[in-house]
Amino acid sequence: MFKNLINGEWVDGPRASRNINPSDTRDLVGEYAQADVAQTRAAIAAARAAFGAWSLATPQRRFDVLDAAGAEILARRAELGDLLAREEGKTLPEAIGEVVRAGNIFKFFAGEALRVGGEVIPSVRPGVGVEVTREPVGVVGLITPWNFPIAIPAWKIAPALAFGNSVVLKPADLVPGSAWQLADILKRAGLPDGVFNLVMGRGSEVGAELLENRQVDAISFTGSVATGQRVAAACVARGAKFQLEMGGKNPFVVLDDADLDVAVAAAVNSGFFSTGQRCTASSRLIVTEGIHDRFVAAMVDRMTSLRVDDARQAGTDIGPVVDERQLAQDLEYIAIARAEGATLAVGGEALPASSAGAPGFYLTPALFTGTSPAMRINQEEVFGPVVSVIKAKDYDEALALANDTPFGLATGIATTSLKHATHFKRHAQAGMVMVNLPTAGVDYHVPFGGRKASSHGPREQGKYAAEFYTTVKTAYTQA
Ligand SMILES: NC(=O)C1=CN([C@@H]2O[C@H](COP(=O)(O)OP(=O)(O)OC[C@H]3O[C@@H](n4cnc5c(N)ncnc54)[C@H](OP(=O)(O)O)[C@@H]3O)[C@@H](O)[C@H]2O)C=CC1
Ligand SMILES: O=C(O)CCC(=O)C(=O)O
Repeated sequence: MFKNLINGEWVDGPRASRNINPSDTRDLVGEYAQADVAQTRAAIAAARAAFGAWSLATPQRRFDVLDAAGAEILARRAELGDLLAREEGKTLPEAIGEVVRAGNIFKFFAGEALRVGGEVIPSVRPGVGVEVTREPVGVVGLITPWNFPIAIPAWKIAPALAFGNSVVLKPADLVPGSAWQLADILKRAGLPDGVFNLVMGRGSEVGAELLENRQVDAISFTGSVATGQRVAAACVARGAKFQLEMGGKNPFVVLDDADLDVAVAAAVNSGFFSTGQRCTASSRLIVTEGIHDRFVAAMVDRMTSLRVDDARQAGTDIGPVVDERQLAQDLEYIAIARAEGATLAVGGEALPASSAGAPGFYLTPALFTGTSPAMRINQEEVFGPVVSVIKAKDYDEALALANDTPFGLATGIATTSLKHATHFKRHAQAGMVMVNLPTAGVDYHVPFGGRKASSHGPREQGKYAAEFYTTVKTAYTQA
């Protein structure tokens, strides 16, 4: 049984959850304790008690802990990557890549702990000095989704600790294994008791207590729009700071002048890698008339060569969907698109087992053509390997279609035209814009986040993370 970490102690829960491998549902990854409300309160109280000393710890102390954690994650990339692929279902290379990203994030924020700066500004009044400094926010509650079991916890935990906050992490109930490993690594890296607490369990119980508890000063959340709206309402009601990263319906524009190979490689990666389960995935391909038929033919050709199989099997391009519920959602959207009159060009077939006969949640990547912007498949996030093509007259229409969504996380374009690339970068209504690159798969040291219904609050990652995990103080001194 893998236990929760509360005030430096491993604590059993009143219940347990079974972590199941989506590539082989006979394979039990492990049993993980589920905290209840009382244990969540104990974790929050521990974080509160530990905050004072940690908020005043030297930058060198914070650097040492984060650097040690990053070094261990990187050294254990193969083992942690295997666990991640086993519990979540992304392919082994993708999973190892995610672990490396998590390790690099800890290393990056170790450095940021040393670089917390301030400003000295002359006052408008004679003899007065003004200093602007950053202080930690306090106890932060981190609520994370299942699709990046180690990278998303890492990019919330590392800046929180680097800037002197104490932490209570609630990972997604579906994938507690990678988060448990992170907790174990942080404990052994020398964090004082109570500075980092892990409370695995249900969102409706553990997550809800984090939102309601007045001892939690800030909440950083990644997940669905529906839960994000609850987080916002709860935090506004009690004046807590909050940050939300939610869904996307990310477009990828392909212009007549695009390099076809570049366009297809980027579209396939964006839409189908990690089984399409990325908030940055592009699920709308907006293709201008002159290249449309060639592009669709090349996509179908490439997609039929993709191997859908066990995530840990060498040669697998696309692993299983994360669980039965998500698979049902993907299949429902495929049925909706067909009923709305879209043409299924290829894929969309649920496979009951891997090539070795292991029962799992396999789905061949689906491409719809002949779709119109108003169809639900082009408006709502599916969160699976399901992509649609919309035909556009020219660049201007393609840009308008790309922006015609309530979301604004990531957007991309394939073009060889400097003029169009430059115009697109300026006029795309999204937080992240990619030219001749997949919309998904971002760097770990630069800001991450979106606009419109995708995100709320300051950006995550890079030096911009300081905006959420610190609060600014302006101090005046009369000499
Ligand atoms: N943008 C993104 O990165 C992601 C988007 N999604 C989208 O969301 C859909 C559903 O996925 P799902 O994992 O259920 O997303 P949720 O938003 O339900 O889950 C995200 C996190 O919030 C927690 N949570 C759930 N309910 C509450 C609550 N009432 N109070 C506080 N925390 C809560 C979850 O806990 P627990 O899981 O333990 O219930 C999980 O840790 C997907 O199909 C996809 O469309 C999903 C994942 C990531
Ligand atoms: O595309 C990426 O690299 C990150 C995606 C992500 O953060 C998400 O899907 O939640």
